[in-house]
Amino acid sequence: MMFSLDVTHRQGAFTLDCRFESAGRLTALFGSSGSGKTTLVNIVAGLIRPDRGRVAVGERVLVDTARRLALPVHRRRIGYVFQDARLFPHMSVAQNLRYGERHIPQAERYARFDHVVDLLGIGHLLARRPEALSGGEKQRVAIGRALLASPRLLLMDEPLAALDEARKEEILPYVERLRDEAAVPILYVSHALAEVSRLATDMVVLAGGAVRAAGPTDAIMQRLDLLPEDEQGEGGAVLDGVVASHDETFELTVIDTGAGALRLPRLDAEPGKRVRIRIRARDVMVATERPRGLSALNVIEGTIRALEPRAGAAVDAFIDCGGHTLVARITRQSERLLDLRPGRPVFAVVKSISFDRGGLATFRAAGEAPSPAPAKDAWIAPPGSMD
Ligand SMILES: Nc1ncnc2c1ncn2[C@@H]1O[C@H](COP(=O)(O)OP(=O)(O)OP(=O)(O)O)[C@@H](O)[C@H]1O
Repeated sequence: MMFSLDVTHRQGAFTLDCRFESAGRLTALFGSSGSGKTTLVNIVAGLIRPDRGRVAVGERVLVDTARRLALPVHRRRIGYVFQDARLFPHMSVAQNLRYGERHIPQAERYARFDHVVDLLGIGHLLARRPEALSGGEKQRVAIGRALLASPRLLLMDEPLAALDEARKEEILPYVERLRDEAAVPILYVSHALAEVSRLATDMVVLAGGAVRAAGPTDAIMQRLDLLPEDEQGEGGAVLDGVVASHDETFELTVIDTGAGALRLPRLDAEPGKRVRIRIRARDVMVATERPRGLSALNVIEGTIRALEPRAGAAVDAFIDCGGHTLVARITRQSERLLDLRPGRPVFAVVKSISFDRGGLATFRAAGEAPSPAPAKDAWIAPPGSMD
């Protein structure tokens, strides 16, 4: 379903002037503090009426200033998940979940209680009060409550920001399931690139109230220059691959990607499972001959496609590896010493250890059956969204 936004809004000295479209299952709104993410989300939710513009989810227009149309908050059918779970403390988990359904006419409910509970793995928590839940469990219940209101759009505003690393790891697989199995489009606000590269099918980079870049995550992640300066070190290639095998002796996993086979620390995923890997540009070295006597396990053949100078000493080398692009951030001096230029065959070298957990995700490509495959009616999907 296409989400489209074209708005201008002034508040004090700040002007938001944004336009983008996304048909992605999970579109990340990414930008540093003060870039306008919250303002934009509030416009979508109906908490701020923009000076000018239009926001629509599919055919459903939420606001259109030219037509003097602005749906009130409760008629927008948007599920909202905040940084803090905001559960009702005096209600059990089950009552909190049911609350989401209450205001939706029976005929318009598409999310079924059992399916949502199963999707989020919260069946064993139903009788508990929020005070007896961990931060990650609370967030899963908050997501469930938002889903049970059968929303047409799910807004998630920094939903993991208040959680520690262990709790984030606990909840990320559920957000991935939500993205893959619940066919409701998700707008996901974050300023953490590791999270965005793992979860987002599409991303929108905001800076100073404007859209700096918008498009598929793998394409945007390669454009380090479009990312906020303090996050450029986190940018690079995002590759989809399949777990080929495990090497138990050395606790490594081999992943087949379109760019070549990669060895990385043992991943808890069955052979055949699809995964997404992020390779940071700063973790990639470039060699003009196949290196020997090197500890790095991943040496991938490719061809320089482009070299783009960046601020200071840096150059980003775009290396075509079997039709997939790896990015290496090197120095201008190395570029000169190695005589790098477009068309030159090279070897991209990646240390196995540089793949951190945050850069790895189990992932199901569009159209691939979920496992175990649920019956069609088990899908959580607004009417018309599965066409
Ligand atoms: N009510 C207001 N009146 C005037 N300026 C405002 C108002 N609300 C926000 N701003 C300004 O608008 C800009 C964008 O704020 P916004 O909260 O949308 O950014 P953000 O990207 O969500 O930041 P953060 O990640 O810190 O939450 C900031 O410069 C902020 O100071």
